[in-house]
Amino acid sequence: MKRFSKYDTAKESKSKAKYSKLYLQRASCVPQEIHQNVQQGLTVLQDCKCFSQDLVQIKGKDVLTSVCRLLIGDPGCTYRYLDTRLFTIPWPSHGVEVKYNSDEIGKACQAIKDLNEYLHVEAMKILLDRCSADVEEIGFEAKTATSTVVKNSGYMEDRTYHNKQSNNRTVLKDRTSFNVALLNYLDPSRMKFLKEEPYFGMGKMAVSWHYDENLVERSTVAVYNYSCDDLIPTVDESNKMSIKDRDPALWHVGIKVAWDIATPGLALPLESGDCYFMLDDFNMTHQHCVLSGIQPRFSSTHRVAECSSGTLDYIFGRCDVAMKNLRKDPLSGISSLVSLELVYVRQTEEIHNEVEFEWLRQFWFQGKRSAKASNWWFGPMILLENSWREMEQMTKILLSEINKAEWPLERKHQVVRCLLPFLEERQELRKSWMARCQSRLANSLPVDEQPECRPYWGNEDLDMPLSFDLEENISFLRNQLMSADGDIKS
Ligand SMILES: O=C(O)CCC(=O)C(=O)O
Ligand SMILES: [Fe+2]
Repeated sequence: MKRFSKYDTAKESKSKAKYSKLYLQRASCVPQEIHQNVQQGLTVLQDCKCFSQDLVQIKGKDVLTSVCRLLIGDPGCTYRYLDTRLFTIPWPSHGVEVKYNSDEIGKACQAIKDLNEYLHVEAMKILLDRCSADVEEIGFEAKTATSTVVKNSGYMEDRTYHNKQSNNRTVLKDRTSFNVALLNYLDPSRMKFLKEEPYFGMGKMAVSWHYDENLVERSTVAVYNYSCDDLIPTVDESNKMSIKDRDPALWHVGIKVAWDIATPGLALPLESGDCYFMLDDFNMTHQHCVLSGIQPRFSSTHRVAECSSGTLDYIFGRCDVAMKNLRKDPLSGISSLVSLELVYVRQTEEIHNEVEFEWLRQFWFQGKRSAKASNWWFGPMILLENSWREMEQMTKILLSEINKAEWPLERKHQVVRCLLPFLEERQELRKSWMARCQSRLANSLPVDEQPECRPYWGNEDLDMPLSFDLEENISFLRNQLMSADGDIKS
């Protein structure tokens, strides 16, 4: 018995209904110019070695993705998945200067941006089309059910209808305004160990079953598929035997209903240039995977990343907030804290951890890989590191304030209890990032992609306000809480 159906054989209406929010657009409907520029762009990016495997975390374990990836998108935007923050290579944008390592790379980024715009327009059309079909259906039902409704209220109804339509349009526009494109590349002939699809016997997977993370709710994901057909190697017989329901030479996207392996999955065959759209809540109700064909294959996956805390503007804004509590005497140059109120202490220490672990360590963990396309991110990273160093100074000032004797005990305990968890978290996270940077997998990466444990400094580095290892500061704080009078000094 078949455990899954090919998309084009899924004729039963039940199956169709379950997958109705998956939309396929065949290559022949996509403008030739898009194919040409995108395919050339992807090849250039691959030739320039801009793609790399991500060293992500799954259930606390380090895992190297089978596919090589590259994020292109709005300048300063990031996309977070599997505990990894990817940083966009900016596509050309008004008012932002981007120096690409070559004109070819710049052209490739422009091609991805043009594809992005095309997919946005197409996604809007598909969704609006469906909306009006729904409205017609509902309108028809309403008319037949309530044929005696008041007749002279037509004007109001019309206005409400138009308002609703334009609200609807705005909502749909937001949910299809892709701000990032996550590009994938895999050459199966160079990747011998691909996992078998476990539930339906669909064969080798390039990407395992998953939901896409970090997206604006109900936003569309649009995917362009480019499989390089010019190279057609012979099919490995053993592989051919293992999958009866799909052509093992072709790439497919696999689809299943979430939390359900009883409903047959779907393997949708993709030809070069085909696009597919995961519409509305599809990504919440379904999982997808990528089933490997035999040729090398690229995909460009366009998403609306939920980036309320994921842009450079955001994190610079946070640093500014933290910095408001730092005062420097213009004459002596001595720094002090403006306020020792708990809200300010908490805010500063929280921002300190955020900039260190969500930005600096995430970025340097990926080595210098972003520099293969452009050195755009290095400037902002230096600025963030400078702000972070000021925050190290702020923590140091706070610790020395706590060390002063003149505090009422209860007040001192309050501040200590406020600060301690942030330092404990910082210590733990520094240890785990350090371990990740030194892992066997990390060391197996090409030299220019190897993780850098940054910021890192030795005790002899007198420029740094505090040491990298916070053990002593943490014991000092714990002792403060244990001592009856609160002012024991070691
Ligand atoms: O390559 C594809 O078709 C989809 C890839 C995917 O699911 C992903 O990158 O999240
Ligand atoms: Fe995905």
